[in-house]
Amino acid sequence: MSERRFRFGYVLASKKVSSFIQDSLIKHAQENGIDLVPIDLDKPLIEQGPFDCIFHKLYGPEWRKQLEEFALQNPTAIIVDPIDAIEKLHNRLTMLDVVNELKIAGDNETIGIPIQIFVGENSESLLDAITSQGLHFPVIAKPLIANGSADSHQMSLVLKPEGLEGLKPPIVLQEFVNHGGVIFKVYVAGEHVKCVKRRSLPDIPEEKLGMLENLISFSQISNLTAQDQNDDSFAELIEKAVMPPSRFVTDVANQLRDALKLHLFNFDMIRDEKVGNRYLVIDINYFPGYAKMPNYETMMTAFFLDIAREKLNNESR
Ligand SMILES: O=P(O)(O)O[C@@H]1[C@@H](OP(=O)(O)O)[C@H](OP(=O)(O)O)[C@H](O)[C@H](OP(=O)(O)O)[C@H]1OP(=O)(O)O
Ligand SMILES: Nc1ncnc2c1ncn2[C@@H]1O[C@H](COP(=O)(O)OP(=O)(O)O)[C@@H](O)[C@H]1O
Ligand SMILES: [Mg+2]
Ligand SMILES: [Mg+2]
Repeated sequence: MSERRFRFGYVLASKKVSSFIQDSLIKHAQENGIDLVPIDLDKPLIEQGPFDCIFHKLYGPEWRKQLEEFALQNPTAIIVDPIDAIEKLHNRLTMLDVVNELKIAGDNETIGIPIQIFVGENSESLLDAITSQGLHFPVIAKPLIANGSADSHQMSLVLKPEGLEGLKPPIVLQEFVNHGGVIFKVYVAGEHVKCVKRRSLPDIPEEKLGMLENLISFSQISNLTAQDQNDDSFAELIEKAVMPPSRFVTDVANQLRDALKLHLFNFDMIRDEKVGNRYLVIDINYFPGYAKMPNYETMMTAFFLDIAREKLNNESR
């Protein structure tokens, strides 16, 4: 593979281009035989090739049509990832379905999701639904649609039944699980997996519930600015949190990758404070902010090389 060069076309929002397509990534990939080429959406895709691989975070009927046409004419090229598979992550209710199918063999750890229910525009008697499903306060209200818009990240922590009045369906109501104020974000790029710790919402002790407001709104808590993250008490909390066993993380990541049929995603995982070896997946994101990981160029280039090998295999079939 040493003298062969590979052309990887990409389509990403301009914000994502600035964060992900850094000079350091372009250079590292180039040194390993991979040329990263921006695709111009104002021209037909088919005229911009050849591409060995196309990676993208874009949806909509026009782009779907272009990709389908390209795939038909270039059957050995690799599309990372199929739009249908990506779109399954746009619904917060169904995005976590696959987690219940995972079979984690082994020691002590278990994986699952928090209890959750769907609340539509015409849902009546929310409180009855909550009680019948065994949901306990506090709960988190999440917009049903997770399509990357600012609104889709707007969450509410509902601490008491009175707080339900302020919600705007369609939403998913998910039980809030105390987890020590730290989440584990697991970044997956094909077979490459990296787990990092991030700040989360603090635990809510049962005896404090009565003293709090009915409803608290928040957005992208794990993504706070570097300054916020440097806050001493949070830094200490994160530092002290014990990582989940890496064998367990890799097993969950590999099985999720196969079940979702996606190469590029991350998932947010929390550890139940009450049952210390029980982990819950609460969110899965397509093409997340890989550049936040130190040395992301190495992991991404290793992934690109795996795809290049797969492309060569396709050609020789
Ligand atoms: O921009 P970044 O680097 O913060 O990445 C966002 C992700 O942050 P993370 O890497 O998990 O810390 C972010 O993850 P969270 O939902 O915050 O867990 C999303 O993946 C977000 O994409 P979208 O807005 O849902 O389409 C990602 O945003 P886009 O870059 O895709 O707009
Ligand atoms: N069930 C839950 N229990 C406790 N904390 C949660 C739960 N769900 C979400 N959170 C907290 O809220 C944050 C945002 O929720 P998430 O589903 O990850 O939405 P987003 O897609 O905007 O990242 C999480 O990073 C975590 O800190
Ligand atoms: Mg999240
Ligand atoms: Mg998300």
